[in-house]
Amino acid sequence: MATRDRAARLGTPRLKENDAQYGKRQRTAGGPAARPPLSTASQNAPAPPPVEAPIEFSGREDVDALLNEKMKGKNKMDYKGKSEQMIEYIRKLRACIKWLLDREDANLAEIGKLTGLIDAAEKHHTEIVAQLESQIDESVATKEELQKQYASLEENLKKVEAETMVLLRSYGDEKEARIAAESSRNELSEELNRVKLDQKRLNDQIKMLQDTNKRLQEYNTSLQQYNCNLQADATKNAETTAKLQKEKNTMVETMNGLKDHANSVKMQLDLAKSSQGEALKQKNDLLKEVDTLRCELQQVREDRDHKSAEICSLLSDLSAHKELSGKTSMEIDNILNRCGALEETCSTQSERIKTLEIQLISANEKLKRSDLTTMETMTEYENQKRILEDLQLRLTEAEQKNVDGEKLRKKLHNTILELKGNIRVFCRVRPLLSNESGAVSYPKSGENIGRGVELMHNTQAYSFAFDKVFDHSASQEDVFTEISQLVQSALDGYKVCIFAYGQTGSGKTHTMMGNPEVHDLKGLIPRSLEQIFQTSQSLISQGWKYKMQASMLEIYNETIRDLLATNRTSVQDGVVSKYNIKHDANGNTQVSELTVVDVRSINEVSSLLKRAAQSRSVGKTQMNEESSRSHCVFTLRIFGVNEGTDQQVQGVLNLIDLAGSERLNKSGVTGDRLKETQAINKSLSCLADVIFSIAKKDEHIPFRNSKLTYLLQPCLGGDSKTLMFVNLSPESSSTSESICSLRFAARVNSCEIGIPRRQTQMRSLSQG
Ligand SMILES: Nc1ncnc2c1ncn2[C@@H]1O[C@H](COP(=O)(O)OP(=O)(O)OP(=O)(O)O)[C@@H](O)[C@H]1O
Repeated sequence: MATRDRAARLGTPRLKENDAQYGKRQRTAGGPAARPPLSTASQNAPAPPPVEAPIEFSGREDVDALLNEKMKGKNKMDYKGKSEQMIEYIRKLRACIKWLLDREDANLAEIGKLTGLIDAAEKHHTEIVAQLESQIDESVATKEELQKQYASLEENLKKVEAETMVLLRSYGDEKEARIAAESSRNELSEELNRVKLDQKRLNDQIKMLQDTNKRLQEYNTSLQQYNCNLQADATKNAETTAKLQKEKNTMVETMNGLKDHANSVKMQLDLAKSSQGEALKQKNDLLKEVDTLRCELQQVREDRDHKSAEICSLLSDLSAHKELSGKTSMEIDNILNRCGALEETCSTQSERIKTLEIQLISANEKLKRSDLTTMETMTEYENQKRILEDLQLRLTEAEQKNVDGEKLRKKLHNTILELKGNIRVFCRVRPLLSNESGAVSYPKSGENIGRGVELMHNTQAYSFAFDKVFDHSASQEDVFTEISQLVQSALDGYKVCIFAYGQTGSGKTHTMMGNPEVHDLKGLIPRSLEQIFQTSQSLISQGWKYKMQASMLEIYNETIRDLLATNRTSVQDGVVSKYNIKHDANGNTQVSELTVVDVRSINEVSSLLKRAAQSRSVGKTQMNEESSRSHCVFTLRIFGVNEGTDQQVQGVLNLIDLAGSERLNKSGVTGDRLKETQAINKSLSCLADVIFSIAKKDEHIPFRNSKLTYLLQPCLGGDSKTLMFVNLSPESSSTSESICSLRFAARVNSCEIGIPRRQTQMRSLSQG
C-alpha cells in the first residue's frame, strides 16, 4: 500500500511536473540567458524591468569580484533594495555565465586549434625524425659496412704482409741456405780438386815407386847373378886351390924344386885371397845394400799400402762428396725451384697488395665521402634537432597553455556546476537479452539526441531527458569518460557522490562495479580508483601528497555490515549497535568500528574490492538470479597536502550501488524476501524524501529516516557534487517499472540541492 502511495507520488501525476522540469532543463542547456530567474519575487514584480546596461567582463578579476560581491541593503529590513540587488546580481551572474561559456567555447576552440597544430607539428616532427633516423641509419649502416670492409681489407693486408714477411724471411733463409750450400759446394769442389791433385800426385808416386821397385828388383836380380857368378868363381877358385894344392904338392915336391914357383904361386894365392876378401866385402856390402833396399822396398810397400788405403778413403770420401754434392745439387735445384715459386708468389702477392692498396685507397675515398655525407647528415640532423627543440619548446608552451586552459576549464566547469547547484542525472539502458523484446527508443533528431529516452506503455509515449543518456551500445569506458571530471573533483577537495538507481537486473552493479578483472568490463568504481591513483601520482611533481582511506559497507534490512571486516563472524552476526553513524562539524562522516583501510596503490584497492565482493550478501528473487538485495557503499577519503603552498584538501568519493527498486507485486516475494524488499523500498523512498525536501528548502530534512540517507547526509546536504545513474531494463515487461524509475530520476534532476563547496584550507590554520 505504502509502495503504491509512493509510486503515485513519484509516478503518473508527476508527468506534467516532469515535462515542466524537462522544459526547464532544455532552457538551462540553451544558456544562462534562457534560464528563468531563480527568484520568484522578480517574476511577481509589477514594475517593468529597467533597461539593462550590458555587462562586460574583461577577465577573472571581474568574475572573482562578482563572486565576492555581497548583498547589502540600506538596513536590515530593506528587502526591496536587497531583492533589487539580488536581481542585479543574478543578471550579472547570467552575463558572467554567458561570458564564461563563451570563454570556454573560445578556449575549447583554441585548445582544438592548438591540439591540431601540436598534432601537425608532432606528425611533421615524427616524419622528419623518421627520415633523419632512416638517413642516419643508412649512413651508419654504410659507414659500418665500409668500416667492416676497411677492417677486413686491413686484416687481409696485415695477413698478406705477414705472409709476405714469412715468405721473405723464408726466402732469406733459403737464400742463406743456398749461399751456404753454394759455398760448401765450392769448398767441396776445391777439396775434390785438391783430392784429385793428391790422387794424381800419389798415382805419380806409386808409379815412381813401382818403377823404383822394378829397378830394385832388376838390381837384385843382377846382384843375385853377380853372387852366383862369385860363388861359381869361388868354386872355381876352390878347384883351382885344390889343383894348386895338388900342383903345390907336386910342386912342393917339386917345391923344392919349384920353390920359386911356389912363392910365385903363393903370391898368386895371396893375391887371389885378397881379391876373394874384397869380393866377400863387396858381397857383404851388396847384401847390406840389398837389406837396405829390402827395407826401403818394405817401406815403399808400406807407404804404398798406406797411400792405397788413403787413396781408398779419399776415393770413398770422394764418392761421399760426390753423393753429397749430388744431394746438395738436388737440394739446390729444389731450393731454386722453391725460390722460383716463392718469387712467383711474391710477385702475385705484390700484385694482390697493389690491388688491395688500390681497393684501400678507393675504400678510404668512399669512407671520406661517407664521412662527408655523415657530416652533412649530422649538420642536417643538428638543424632538424634545433627545429625539433624549437617545436618541442613550442609544444611545451602549447602544453602549458593547454594545462592552463584545462585548469581554467576545470575551474569554469566547477563554477558552472556550483552555479547550477542541482543533482545531475545520467540514464543508462542495458542491452536486451536474447529472449527479450525492447520497448525503449531514443530521439533521432532535435535537441535531445544523446540526452533523451522514449518508452511506449499502453499505447502512450513517455519521453524523458537527462544530462546524458547512454544507450545499450555504450561501453564501460564511454560511461566513465563522462564522469571522470566529477571523480577528479574528489582529488580537488570536493565531496562526490555517485549512485546507481534502478530496478533489479537493470545494470546497476554492472555500471558501478562491472567485472574489475576484465579491462573492458571494469565499472565506475575500479576505473575511478585507477584514475585517482594515476592523477595523484602525476600531481606529486606539483608538490601534492595524498593519503587515501577506503571503507566499504552494505546496508541490508537497515543493518550496516562491514564488507572489509576480516573477522567473518562479526560480519555475519551483523551486530546493529556496533556501527553508529556520526557526522562532525566539518561534515565528515564516521561509522564506529567500521574497517577503514589505508590504500597506497590500485592493487591494494583491487584486493579490497575482491574481499568486499565475497562478503556481499546476495539474495535470490524471481527477477534476477544473483540480485543484490542491499545498498553497497564504497567510500574513499582523500587527504591532500601541497608541500609547496601548504594548501590542504579533503575530498570524499562515495560510489553507491543501490538495491533493486522493483515494486513488491512484480518481484512476487514473501516472507524474509518481502521484509527485505520493504526495507529496500523504504530506504529508497527515504532517499527521494530527502532529495525533494532539500529541493523544497524544507526546514527539516529527514536524513535520519534511513541508514542510507543518514550515512550520505554530508553528500546530499548541498555542498557535494552528486550524480545519479538511473539504470533501465529495456524489455517491454519492465516498462512500467522503468517509467517509475525515470519519473523519480527526472524529479531528482530538477532539484537544486545547493552549491558544491571545495574543502580546502591552509596547513598552518588547520594545525593552529
Ligand atoms: N550495459 C550492459 N552491458 C552488458 N551487460 C549488462 C549491462 N548492464 C547489465 N548487464 C548484464 O545484465 C545483468 C544484470 O545486471 P546487474 O547485476 O548489474 O543488475 P543490477 O541492477 O545490479 O541488479 P540487482 O539490483 O539485482 O543488483 C548482468 O548479467 C549484467 O552483466
